[in-house]
Amino acid sequence: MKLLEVSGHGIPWLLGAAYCLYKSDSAAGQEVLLNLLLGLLLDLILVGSVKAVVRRRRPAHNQMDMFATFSVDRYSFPSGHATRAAMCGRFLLAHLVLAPPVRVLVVLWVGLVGLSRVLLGRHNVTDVLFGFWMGYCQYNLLEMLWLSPQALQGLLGQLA
Ligand SMILES: CC(C)=CCC/C(C)=C/CC/C(C)=C/COP(=O)(O)O
Repeated sequence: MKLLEVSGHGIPWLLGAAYCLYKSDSAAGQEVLLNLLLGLLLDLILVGSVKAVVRRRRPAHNQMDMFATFSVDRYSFPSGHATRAAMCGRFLLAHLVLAPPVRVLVVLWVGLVGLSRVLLGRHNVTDVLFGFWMGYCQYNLLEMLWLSPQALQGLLGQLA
């Protein structure tokens, strides 16, 4: 369960995407990875905002022993792990060429991350279900905001 928690945490995803971006030598790979980073940041902002507004307490039996949390992470609605798993799961299925068994594993991982949030006592079922729905929608939003290579070049040009 703890391993599933780490696998859906924001830090490994952000570091992993940043590292792959650093190592990537193709324009297509860089485009996908930069947009994944954008999605991960968007997820942190949106989940943090909803948590700050709703302020639903985590279940009483939860022990707050998670690593690297923000202050809003004392709140449970929605599950940030569930939003991230749903969004990243859709992202991987859409942008990586994966063999069918691996695609099934991705979907299984999304479901198990959600289940582990409840079994670890971190969340109520509704936090996770809403998180899945929110992550699904966040992926749609990311597709709408998708930064094309031209937009990225313009952005980098302005920064330089
Ligand atoms: C660069 C940067 C701002 C990194 C922050 C990553 C971070 C600390 C994410 C928080 C992940 C987390 C513990 C979310 C809580 O998930 P729940 O499923 O318990 O809502």
